[in-house]
Parts: sequence; C-alpha cells; structure tokens
Amino acid sequence: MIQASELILRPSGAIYHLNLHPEQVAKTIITVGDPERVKLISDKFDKVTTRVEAREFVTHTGELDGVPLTVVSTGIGTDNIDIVLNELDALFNIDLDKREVKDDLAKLTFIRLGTSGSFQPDLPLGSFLMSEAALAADGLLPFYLDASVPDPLAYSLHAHLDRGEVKFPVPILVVRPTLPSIFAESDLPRGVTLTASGFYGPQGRSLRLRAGLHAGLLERLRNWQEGDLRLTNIEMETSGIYGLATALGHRAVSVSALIANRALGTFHERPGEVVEKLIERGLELATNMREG
Ligand SMILES: O=P(O)(O)O[C@H]1O[C@H](CO)[C@@H](O)[C@H]1O
Ligand SMILES: O=c1cc[nH]c(=O)[nH]1
Repeated sequence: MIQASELILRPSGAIYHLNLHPEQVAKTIITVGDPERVKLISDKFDKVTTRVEAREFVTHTGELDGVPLTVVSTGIGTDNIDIVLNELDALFNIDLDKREVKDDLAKLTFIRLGTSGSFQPDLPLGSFLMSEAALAADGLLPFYLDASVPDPLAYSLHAHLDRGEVKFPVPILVVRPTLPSIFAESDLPRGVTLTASGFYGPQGRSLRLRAGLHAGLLERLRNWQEGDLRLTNIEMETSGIYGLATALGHRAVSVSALIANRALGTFHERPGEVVEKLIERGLELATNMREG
C-alpha cells in the first residue's frame, strides 16, 4: 500500500496538485507551459467536458474529431513535469482507493506543444522542431533509478567536449522517447533538444550576471554532430517528459515553435502567431494517431 504521505489525495479524492479524478483525463495528453495556452487549444475541441484549475496546472478535457484529448499546463520547468507526469500516471495506473499499483497498466501519450530557442543559425524563427532526443541539463532525472539509461549520444557528446576537458555544468545525460508513429513519420524537422534548468544562465543568457554556459561552450555544443543529429534548440521541459514518460512505459513527443534564435540573437516579432500554427499542426497529428 502506498502511504498517504507519498500518494497524496485531497479530501475529495482528487490527486494532490492537479486536483483531478481519474475519469477527468484522456489517454492522449497535450502539455503546454503557459496556462493561457490551454484555452487556446481546447477552444478548438468539439466539446469540453472537464475544466479544472489548480495553481499553474490548468486542465481541459474534451474531444476533437471523435478523439478524447486532455490539455494540461505544466508551468515552467522539469520540477513541474515531475508533478504532472507522476500524478497523471497515478490517475491511470494506481488504484487510488486501494493505494496499489494496478496489474494492467495504461499506456499514455504525451504531446508537448511549446516554445523554444533555436540553437542553430539555419533553423529560422517561426519554424517547428520535433525533439528526437533531449540533453537533460536540468537535474531531475538523476533522482530516478530507472530514468537515466546510458545513450550513445551522451558518449558522443562527451567525446566532442574533449572527454570532459571542456566542462559541461552537469553530467551529460541524453534521453529518447518512443515517439507516437504519426509524429515519427512526419516531415517535422528534428534534432536534439537541450532542456535547461532556467531561462537565463542555464541557457547561456547574460543580463547582469555572467552565464556558466558561456559563448565558447555554446559554440562547441553547436558544432556537435552525430549522424544526422545535432543540438537544435533549448527549452525547459522536454528531458523531464521524455525521461519520465519512457521510464513509466508511455509514449511522448515534444514539438517546439522556435521563437528565439540564440545563434543570431533574434526574437520573433509575433510569437503568438507561431504558437497558433503549432497548435493547429499538433492537433492535426494528435487526432490522427494510430495508437490508442
Ligand atoms: O512555451 P512553453 O511551453 O512554456 O515552453 C518554453 O517557454 C518557457 C520559457 O519561456 C519554458 O517553459 C520553455 O520550455
Ligand atoms: O529561448 C527560449 C525561448 C523559449 N523558451 C525557452 O526556454 N528558451
């Protein structure tokens, strides 16, 4: 039995942070950072059956083209991803009355539709990027025994950084998900996404404080290539989603709208328009998935 301090339920029986009951969530879950983006997405549903708000976690569940969908805001960062993925998985895979893991585990699909900074000069503002893998520079996954499987991309990057002579601020950990097949087969540009633990220093931005992820290190990271993969973009949730979804047996995909170009020092003039296009593309793919 999982104790009350570990699996926390509200007096209503809802899961602690998300304030949700099992029947309020669909198996295909779109995650977004910004709570305001939830309504932008659910406004396109044919019907919405659940609307719940708790802290930065806004959840709408409904249906589009006959496909049950949930959209939930995670707020910023993988610390919130830890909460969202564990609690959503618990709603499906733990019997909340008995406080026991179920025998038959549900397989969920997580689709992140977020914004990101392009890492490469040739990936233009306004384009989309699907993360084939994520470089976890955020610190969440080492706290899980089963979410840190060694990946050849990590060895390759380590070698590129002169086998540790060029210091990366955290141990190099790369995670890959099982992508939903329609995304895997799509023509979305793809690459390796650096997931950072902050927006400024951890992404190499210096306003008044000097960033440890300095220009020289960013340039070195930018030049790394393994097969047809390279570091393409920086954001703040993908490695957490990929690492935890994979360890829990779920599928996941992260698609980003590139609204900054960090190599060129530019920012999109109308980021809202790009996000709107990303939502349209994301929903088109989400409603045509072959997996349940
Ligand atoms: O647009 P969202 O989904 O919030 O994603 C990106 O934007 C936020 C930073 O501005 C971080 O959450 C980052 O991952
Ligand atoms: O540069 C960027 C843009 C969006 N989100 C990020 O985390 N970084």
